[in-house]
Amino acid sequence: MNSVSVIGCGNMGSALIRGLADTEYTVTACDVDEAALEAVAGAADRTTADIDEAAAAPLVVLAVKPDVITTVLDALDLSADQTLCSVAAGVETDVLAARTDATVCRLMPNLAAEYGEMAAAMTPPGVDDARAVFASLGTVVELDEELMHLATAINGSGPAFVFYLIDAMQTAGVEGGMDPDDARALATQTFRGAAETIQRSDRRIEASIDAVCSPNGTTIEGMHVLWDGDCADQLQSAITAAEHRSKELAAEVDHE
Ligand SMILES: NC(=O)C1=CN([C@@H]2O[C@H](COP(=O)(O)OP(=O)(O)OC[C@H]3O[C@@H](n4cnc5c(N)ncnc54)[C@H](OP(=O)(O)O)[C@@H]3O)[C@@H](O)[C@H]2O)C=CC1
Ligand SMILES: O=C(O)[C@@H]1CCC=N1
Repeated sequence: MNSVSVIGCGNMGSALIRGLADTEYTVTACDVDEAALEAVAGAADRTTADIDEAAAAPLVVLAVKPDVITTVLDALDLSADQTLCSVAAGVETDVLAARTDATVCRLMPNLAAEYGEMAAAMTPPGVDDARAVFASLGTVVELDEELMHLATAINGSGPAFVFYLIDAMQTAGVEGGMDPDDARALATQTFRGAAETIQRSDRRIEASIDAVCSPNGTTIEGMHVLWDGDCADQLQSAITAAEHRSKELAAEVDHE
C-alpha cells in the first residue's frame, strides 16, 4: 500500500495530506472546492476534483463532513482489494460497509497529523495495511467500535481543549506583564515538555506532580487550587459533551 487518496481537503484532510507529504506514500488529494485543492497542491502528488481518479488508490481516506459521507460513498466505486477509511465523527462501519465492496475501517485522527504528532484511534483492529500508513503520522491505538465516540472526544476534539488550556496559561502570563510572544513560548513549551515527560516515564502521574511540588514551595499552592476547584470535572464534562454529540451524529446518519 504505497499510494493513498484523501477525499475532502479541509481542516482534517489537509493535515493528513501535509503529514503524508513527509512519508514514502504517494498522495492524491480530491475535493470539490478548488481553493481547498490549491491549498494542498504543494503537499500532494496529485490534486483532482474527479472522485473516480481518487478511487484508484489502494487506500482511500474519506475526510468529508458526516452529513455528506453517504453521498460521497455512493459516488465511489471501490473493489474488494481496496481499503476505505473514514475519519468522520460518528459514522459507523456498518454504514460504510453497506455502501462499498472495499475493506472498511475508521480512523479518529487529529490535526497534529500535519506534524507527524497525531494521536489516533482506529477500528476495527487488524486492518494492518491502513494502520501502517497512519502510524507514519503518529500514534495509532486500535479500539472496539463502541469506544470510538469517546476517542472522538479525547483525541479528535482534544486538541481544541488543550489549545484552550494553553491560552489560559498564556493569558495569565500576559495579564501579569509578560510580552505575549514570551508568554506563548513559555506556555506552549511547558505543555509540550510536560507531555514528553509523561510519555517517557512509567511512573504514575501523581508521582510526576509530586516531583514538581517542592516542599513548602510554589507548585503545591497552585495544586491546592486545582484539587479544591472543579477544573478536572469541567474537562471531563467537555469530553462527555463531545462524546454525546458523536453519538447524536451517529444517529443522524442514514443507515439504509
Ligand atoms: N477538524 C478536525 O480536527 C477533525 C475532523 N474530523 C472529521 O473530518 C471530517 C472533515 O472535517 P473538517 O476537515 O473539519 O471539515 P472541512 O469542512 O474543513 O473539510 C471538508 C472538505 O470536504 C469538502 N467536500 C465536501 N463535499 C465533498 C465531495 N463530495 N467530494 C470531495 N470533497 C468534498 C469540503 O468542500 P466544501 O467546503 O466546498 O463543502 C471541504 O473542503 C469530518 O467528518 C470530521 O468529523 C476528524 C478528526 C478531527
Ligand atoms: O468537531 C468535530 O466534529 C470534529 C471531530 C473531532 C474533531 N473535530
